[in-house]
Amino acid sequence: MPGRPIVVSGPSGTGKSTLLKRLFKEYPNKFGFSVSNTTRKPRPGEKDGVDYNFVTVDQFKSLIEEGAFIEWAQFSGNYYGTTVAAVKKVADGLKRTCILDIDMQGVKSVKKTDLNARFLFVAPPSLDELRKRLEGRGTETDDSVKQRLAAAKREMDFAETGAHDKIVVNDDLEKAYKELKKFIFAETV
Ligand SMILES: Nc1ncnc2c1ncn2[C@@H]1O[C@H](COP(=O)(O)OP(=O)(O)OP(=O)(O)O)[C@@H](O)[C@H]1O
Repeated sequence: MPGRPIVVSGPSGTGKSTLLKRLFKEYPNKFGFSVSNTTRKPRPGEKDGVDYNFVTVDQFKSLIEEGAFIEWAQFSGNYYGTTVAAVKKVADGLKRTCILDIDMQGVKSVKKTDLNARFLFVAPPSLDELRKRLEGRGTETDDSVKQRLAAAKREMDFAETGAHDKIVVNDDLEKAYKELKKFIFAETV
């Protein structure tokens, strides 16, 4: 049986994608991400309900009014968002445990739903090491490193309030991956 949804959060650059990629590779059929809703037009080959739930702007706005979203945002003229229903569908339809990779606002929002999720925070060994990883990844400008470090401080303050069920410090990758698996498999067997 699929387990409760698992929310993975933590500062940008802390290693969430690295850890999750490894988990999905090791267990290709056990976990899934929810399908996002978007108002952008499908690109060739994209399937409705698989790549995205393609909706109109009016439909999207109604969903916002209904409080259907865990999080939503607007990028370059299009709306994107994750609904509670899409998360439920991963367990009910796909029979997989849904993993959500979201930020602090998303965590707060999931806590207000009936998803009964479990919360894992991936912390960097230090803010100095986080800066090195963000710079080392080669995907960020100086400005975006600064912004991410400021956001990281807010995320870490939030984690100190005890909002998560488990905090994994991603210092040694092997050790962090073992701890992550231990948390995840504690309830998804
Ligand atoms: N334990 C580790 N030790 C050293 N480097 C690491 C470790 N884990 C991840 N990294 C490196 O740190 C960088 C950031 O990792 P990653 O992209 O997985 O972060 P993220 O938390 O998913 O970030 P974002 O939220 O921006 O997607 C990558 O270059 C990755 O290879």
